[in-house]
Amino acid sequence: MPQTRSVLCVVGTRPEAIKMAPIMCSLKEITDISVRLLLTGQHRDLLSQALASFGLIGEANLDLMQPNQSLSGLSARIMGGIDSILEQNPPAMVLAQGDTTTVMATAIACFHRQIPFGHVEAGLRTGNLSSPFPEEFNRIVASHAASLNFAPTEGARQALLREAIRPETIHVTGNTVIDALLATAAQKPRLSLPLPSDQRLVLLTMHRRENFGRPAAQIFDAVLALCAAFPDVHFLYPVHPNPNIRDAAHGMLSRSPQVTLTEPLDYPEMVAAMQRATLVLTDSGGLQEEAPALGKPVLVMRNETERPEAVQLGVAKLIGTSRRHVFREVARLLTSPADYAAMAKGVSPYGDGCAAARIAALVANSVLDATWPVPGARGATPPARSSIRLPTVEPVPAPPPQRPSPMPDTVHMA
Ligand SMILES: CC(=O)N[C@@H]1[C@@H](OP(=O)(O)OP(=O)(O)OC[C@H]2O[C@@H](n3ccc(=O)[nH]c3=O)[C@H](O)[C@@H]2O)O[C@H](CO)[C@@H](O)[C@@H]1O
Repeated sequence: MPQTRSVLCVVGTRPEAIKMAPIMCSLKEITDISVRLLLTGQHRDLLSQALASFGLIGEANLDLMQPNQSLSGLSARIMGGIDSILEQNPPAMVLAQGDTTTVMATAIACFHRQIPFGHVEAGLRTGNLSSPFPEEFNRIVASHAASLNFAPTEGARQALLREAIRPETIHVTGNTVIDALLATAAQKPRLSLPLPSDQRLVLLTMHRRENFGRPAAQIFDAVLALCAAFPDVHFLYPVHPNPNIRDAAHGMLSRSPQVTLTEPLDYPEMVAAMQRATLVLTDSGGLQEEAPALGKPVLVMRNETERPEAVQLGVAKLIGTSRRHVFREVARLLTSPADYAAMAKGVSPYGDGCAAARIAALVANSVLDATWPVPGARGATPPARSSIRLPTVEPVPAPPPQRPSPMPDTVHMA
């Protein structure tokens, strides 16, 4: 009789929840595995909203955020909190997604306890430790600690190989955000906001630390200039709660009748917004992956990206953050049908909606010592589209209280 083995998924922020949800769903279909969900609460409100969108309940929440805490303080608290859980109820494997301090601290805690760690979305790199900071460093630590690296693309696999990560740990699976997106889009989500139906919609998001201050002011200035030049265009901007962005956004944009500023949207509403939009203007990683899959051009307000595939395919473009560039590139897509059509191809380099099924099979093979075929791998039957049905989550006991050189496949802006 096979023994049930547990897999602990650790999640700290909104995108981690969105990208982990399909994996939890797929794992739950494997009866010999029990799925546990631990929250670190790194982004408290946004995390709760994203979990609710997928019907996930974190049974234990380390809730470690404190005002003005240092990165080292946060790392130490996360590591201590997770270590207690690993000690009390050791899982067969731990999974974490992305590049936050949650992921880095989880990877180190697993390494110290010699518990297998699987890194979801492995191999994203800018090649610049200062940008994104501290995420680029977090990614490198996670890759080295992982016994399974789930690379979303072949480019990510190559980036891991260049760092001498053992090839047998690396599996190209696609990105689970495409699973979440396609499953959510299939449910035909509605946009409940009152938006003018006779205007073209530009979906705007911005949250990155590098864009606080002057870049944000330049971008908002460009938005106002675009509103003046294109009276038939409306901007929808779900504003990130970080006060560095929120205050500037409301201060500069709230008086324009062509801009709708909202609280962050829940995921189905966000998918509906992407579907309704003519184009997406963003500095988000997730939106760079999602919008091309819906056939929407993405203008990326950064100078470099660790997601070069969409840029190389021509469905995303790095435009920097200057007022002049943002205005010019948005105006080009609004006025030139040929330029628009060249970007609105409806192709995604980030997956086919089956990444979670592949990851679940690889995890099962590892923790159950099985050799099941990995869906979609050479010779295996391609899986059905992943389902949005989500697992019942097993409670995780709360821990005791704590005392108080650019790479060849990295794209840079020309
Ligand atoms: C340094 C860096 O590159 N880090 C990235 C960053 O991820 P990001 O840039 O993708 O983060 P966001 O833009 O906040 O989230 C995006 C998701 O949220 C949905 N969304 C958005 C607005 C809204 O109102 N409602 C929503 O539902 C949206 O559709 C999408 O799925 O952190 C992750 C680890 O936390 C990393 O792994 C990831 O590399």
